[in-house]
Amino acid sequence: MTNNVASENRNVAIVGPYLSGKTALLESLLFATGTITRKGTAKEGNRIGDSVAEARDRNMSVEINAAYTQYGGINFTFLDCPGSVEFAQETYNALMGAGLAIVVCEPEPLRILTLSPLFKFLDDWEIPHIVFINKMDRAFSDEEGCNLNFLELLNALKTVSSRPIVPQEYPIAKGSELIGFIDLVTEQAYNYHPGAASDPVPMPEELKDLEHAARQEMLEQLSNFDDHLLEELLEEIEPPTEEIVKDLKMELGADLIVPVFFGAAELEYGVRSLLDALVREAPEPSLTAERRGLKGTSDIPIAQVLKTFYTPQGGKLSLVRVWQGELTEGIVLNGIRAAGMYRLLGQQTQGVQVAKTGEIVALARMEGIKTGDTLTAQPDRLKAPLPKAQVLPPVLAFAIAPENRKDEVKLSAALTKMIEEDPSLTWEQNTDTHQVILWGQGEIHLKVTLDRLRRKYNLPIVTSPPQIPYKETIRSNTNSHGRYKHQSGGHGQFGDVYLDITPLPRGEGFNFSETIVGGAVPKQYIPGVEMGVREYLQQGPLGFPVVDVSVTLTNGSYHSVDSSEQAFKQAARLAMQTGMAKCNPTLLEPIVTVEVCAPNDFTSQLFQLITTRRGQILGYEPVADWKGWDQVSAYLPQAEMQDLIVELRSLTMGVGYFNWKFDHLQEVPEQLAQRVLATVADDSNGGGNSKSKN
Ligand SMILES: Nc1nc2c(ncn2[C@@H]2O[C@H](COP(=O)(O)OP(=O)(O)OP(=O)(O)O)[C@@H](O)[C@H]2O)c(=O)[nH]1
Repeated sequence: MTNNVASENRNVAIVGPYLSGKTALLESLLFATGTITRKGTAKEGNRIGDSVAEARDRNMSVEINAAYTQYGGINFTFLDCPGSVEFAQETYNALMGAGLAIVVCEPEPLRILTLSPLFKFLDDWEIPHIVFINKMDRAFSDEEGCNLNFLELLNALKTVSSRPIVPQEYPIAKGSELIGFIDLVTEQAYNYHPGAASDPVPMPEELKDLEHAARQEMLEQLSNFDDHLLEELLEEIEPPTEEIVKDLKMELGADLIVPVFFGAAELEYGVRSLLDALVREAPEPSLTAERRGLKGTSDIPIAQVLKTFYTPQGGKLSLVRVWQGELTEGIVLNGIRAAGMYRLLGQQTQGVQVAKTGEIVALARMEGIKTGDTLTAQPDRLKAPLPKAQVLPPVLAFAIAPENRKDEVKLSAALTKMIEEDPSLTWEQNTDTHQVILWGQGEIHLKVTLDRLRRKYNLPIVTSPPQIPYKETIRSNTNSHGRYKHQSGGHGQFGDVYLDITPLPRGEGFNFSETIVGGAVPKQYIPGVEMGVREYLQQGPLGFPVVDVSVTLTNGSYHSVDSSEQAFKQAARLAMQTGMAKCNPTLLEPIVTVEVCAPNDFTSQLFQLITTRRGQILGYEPVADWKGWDQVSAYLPQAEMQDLIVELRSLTMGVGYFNWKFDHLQEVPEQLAQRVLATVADDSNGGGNSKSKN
């Protein structure tokens, strides 16, 4: 790793859809800056950004990788973020500290829609961003396709960006092959060379008109925010290069425009020109700090945790962005002393004494500190913590258990650490089904979590589908008698009760009362009756917890020697057992409200998705502040929610998502109830248990 000799710092998050080539771009950037002397490949999984075993196994990034390098007198920290929507939380957490984002996408106009959620996040937080269209080596299928495809791509980008799209380069192709580019700022043409810098060449005659039109469009976009440039354009005065660069830098820094670059990361096409643009145009760290409400006038050290790692040896590293002031070795932040401070290059660490504003470094052993936390040397002088990325709602669950039952305590300790690393993961012990439920963002997300439990914490896990927390209730009332009489040796046991059992309206829960007259059941035994009723209701005639029932103790009798609270409890249980079976028991299922969001081209498919899952549409409306997106609200049985996200993503090119929360219980339709009860009976007889090992 290079030493810090440059005086300015920039940090750049590399983001974009799944497999668009972010890790490949990082590898080429590091090669071009001389930080690495040999490039790894995606196939061999030996690139700087492939360092995690779970990522290598799946040929995809599953967490942020930080890489420090220098170029053109600037210290850069790049954050290579995962592209899969299942790891979006990592990306959003990283973006909260980024001064600039490079959005890497593929040259496929039809897939540009997959950028939409990312652009929304960048726009909402006003994070300056540029686009790098990667894999341009395979963008053009024929000679004609070259210009057409590039312009089509730009048009597609315009549909997902609320900021103007401003190309800074124009492609040069020979047949179907991309051979170079024209820099629209300087109007200089270049030929690409795989693995090396591009050569300046004369501008191809046949591209002059197209280049001129593209440049004119770029200048017009810039002039929307610069009156001086507008005057020059109106008077047909050629603006000086410095003025164009100044505008590009200012307008990018203010998040007014989205400049567009392109290339082929694996061949290093366009990588050096991208680096040069970053040196020229990437905003100073103070600009993003100001946007977060930090004025830059104070030098109290303030940093924010973008990621928490637990190393395989159990050590904790908090990746922080320095927002203000500087961090020095051994600094105490939020009352905790950093046990070490490091720059990262994938898995490699390099100790540093000082980290300045804008740098991203890892702090060791910041116990009790979580991802998103704001750290400061003077907590009493911090006006407000920095905003955190919102935590994504859980959408898919596995029921999990350690292969070895004695590891249950170890499992909860490991899960606590993993949730510190990744807030989009949650777990709960369901009080009805007694299962441990692990919630996450999708199947791969959950499987990666299970891999980590096995690898890092030596905790092999068995999984099964989560059980639905069904309940039951009754549809009619009865009066039931229960008598408990038991004689064993000394004095006996005697309790005798009459109970009125009545259904309650949905959502009322449970109610116990008594109308005893003349001490038929003495006062001191009544709590025993209630206890017996409550215990019985934990598992009703259908085998599920009973709700929405009222029980009234109306009469009974006692024995002056043999009666006890315990005997009345047993009598109440007996009365419930015989009475409840006569009350038309019925199965209830949890119904959740879901708010499903997707581009409005898919709205009618969303309706279908919900109704085929026994859902009830409550309405739909455009999503506020998100042009072209709809939100459909519905009631959905929780039993139908289990793989909703899988189908929703496959319907909507991966961009659809939903929020949900429990709403109410509802009777299960008769035929379905029979099937549920048959499955439960089968399970309790040892059949139908679909457990799998991980
Ligand atoms: N043709 C071509 N393929 C590329 C280029 N860059 C990357 N690829 C391929 O695209 C695939 C994905 O590349 P990665 O760099 O792993 O993509 P990524 O965006 O980091 O992936 P995630 O982080 O998992 O979303 C790999 O098979 C690469 O070899 C390129 O410039 N041209």
